[in-house]
Amino acid sequence: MVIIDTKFTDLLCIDFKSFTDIRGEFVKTIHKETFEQNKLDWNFTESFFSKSFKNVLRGMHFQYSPADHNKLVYVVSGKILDVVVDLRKESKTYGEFYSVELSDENRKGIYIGKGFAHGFLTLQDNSIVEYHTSTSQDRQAEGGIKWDSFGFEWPVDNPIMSERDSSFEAFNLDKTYF
Ligand SMILES: Cc1cn([C@H]2C[C@H](O)[C@@H](COP(=O)(O)OP(=O)(O)O[C@H]3O[C@@H](C)C(=O)[C@@H](O)[C@H]3O)O2)c(=O)[nH]c1=O
Repeated sequence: MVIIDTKFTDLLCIDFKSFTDIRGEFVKTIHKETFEQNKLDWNFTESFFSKSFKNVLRGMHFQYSPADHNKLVYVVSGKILDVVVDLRKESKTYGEFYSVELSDENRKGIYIGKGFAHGFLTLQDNSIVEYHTSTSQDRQAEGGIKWDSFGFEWPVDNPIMSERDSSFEAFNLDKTYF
């Protein structure tokens, strides 16, 4: 795997190596030594995946400190537009967003450090998105900002969303999230 910097601190893209043969495909997604060399957390406490129809939007989610976490995200099958927003008040890129397509074709992943909100839009039916997080889910610490409130131009007007996600408050530049 190759780990690629972005202009955001603690936000990295990963090009996974895909091995294909007559049986199918093999992809390694976590390698302690490579993660350590790149100063990434590899010691996750929880893993989960979701499977979604096309035009589903999940997000924008985070957990407040001290339950905030590093998160590794990639697509097992399908295609998504993955989006993160920098919520770290002291960061040079506070309020700025980053997006990348993750798919079973490009085999890219994203490593999201603490202090970002995360969400994605599915571009294909049956998109399976897998996560690994460095702290477990903590209902009391869960936070969110509304998907259409931080300036990102989503390529969809009316995505399929949960009630919770549709009712998050707008991103507020004056608030201190982290
Ligand atoms: C995230 C999560 C959900 N659940 C349950 C609660 C609920 O009944 C069902 C679906 O939960 P949600 O609606 O929160 O799922 P979802 O909206 O897919 O949540 C995910 O969104 C993306 C954008 C992320 O970044 C993830 O970290 C996670 O927050 O699964 C757990 O039991 N444990 C968990 O850790």
